[in-house]
Amino acid sequence: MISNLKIAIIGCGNLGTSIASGLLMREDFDPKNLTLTKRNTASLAEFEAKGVHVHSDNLSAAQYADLVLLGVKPYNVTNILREIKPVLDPKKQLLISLATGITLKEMYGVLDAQTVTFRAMPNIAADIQESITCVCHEQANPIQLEQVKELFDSIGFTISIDENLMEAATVLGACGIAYVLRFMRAMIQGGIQIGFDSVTASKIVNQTVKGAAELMIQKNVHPEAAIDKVTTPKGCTIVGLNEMEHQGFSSAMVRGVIASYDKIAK
Ligand SMILES: NC(=O)C1=CN([C@@H]2O[C@H](COP(=O)(O)OP(=O)(O)OC[C@H]3O[C@@H](n4cnc5c(N)ncnc54)[C@H](O)[C@@H]3O)[C@@H](O)[C@H]2O)C=CC1
Ligand SMILES: O=C(O)[C@@H]1CCC=N1
Repeated sequence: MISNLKIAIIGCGNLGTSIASGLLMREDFDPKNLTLTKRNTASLAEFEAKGVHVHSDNLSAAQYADLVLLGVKPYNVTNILREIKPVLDPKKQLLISLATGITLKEMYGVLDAQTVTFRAMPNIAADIQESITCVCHEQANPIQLEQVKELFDSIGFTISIDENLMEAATVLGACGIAYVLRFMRAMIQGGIQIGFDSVTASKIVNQTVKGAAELMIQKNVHPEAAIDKVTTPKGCTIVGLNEMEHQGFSSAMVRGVIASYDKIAK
């Protein structure tokens, strides 16, 4: 049970705090089982007030944890691994890197070969337990994989993938949340131009996007099948959609996805 495990998030910034908040939403999760580290811990005061251990000592955080999440930027991963390696015991900790583009092979360049290491790619909706998290590993046993899945299932939904898809997962799942938010912002701007104040436009757009996503999740249909139900022949929806496509909507989205991917993939 994840509620019995000690979890450390080393380098607790934007993503780390989202994961921490999501975990703390679990009723069975004891804040004392969570440790967050950061060089300057001032911004983590709200977590400390809830009973979470907050400090800057990566070594002790890693030493006493069962699950060690690395939330630092990719260029800091190697240094952190060197720092915590002396306390990593292959029979105790599972190491989980959240870093974009840092391969297991690169990590094993620093770590002992027996260390059980995962890569995981959640997104900031972990904050409200709505992340999609893709995970991969090389040598975890089924129990260890289950523990990691349980961790990320408690802040959303987890799928296990091959490592060669981790960069694609980063783009679709982690960057993806920003793409959707930019789309929402544009829709709100359109809504304001046709008469709504920004608060009302945001409410309508938020619920519309949530409804569209839930429809896809619950009905398990292709988006175009649902779009067909909206596009009345000669109606206003198809006119709007076609104008968006004339302006390059789908093309811009696909090219954006590929640009993000090219930035990570080596
Ligand atoms: N932000 C996002 O939506 C996502 C980020 N990622 C990955 O997660 C990682 C973190 O991203 P963010 O949270 O956005 O970055 P961030 O910069 O907000 O967080 C990194 C944190 O690490 C801390 N840090 C740096 N050096 C440290 C050290 N020596 N000891 C302890 N703490 C240290 C920084 O103070 C900072 O708070 C990156 O590798 C990124 O690629 C992955 C998926 C989504
Ligand atoms: O933009 C980035 O590099 C990170 C990785 C995925 C989301 N944010």
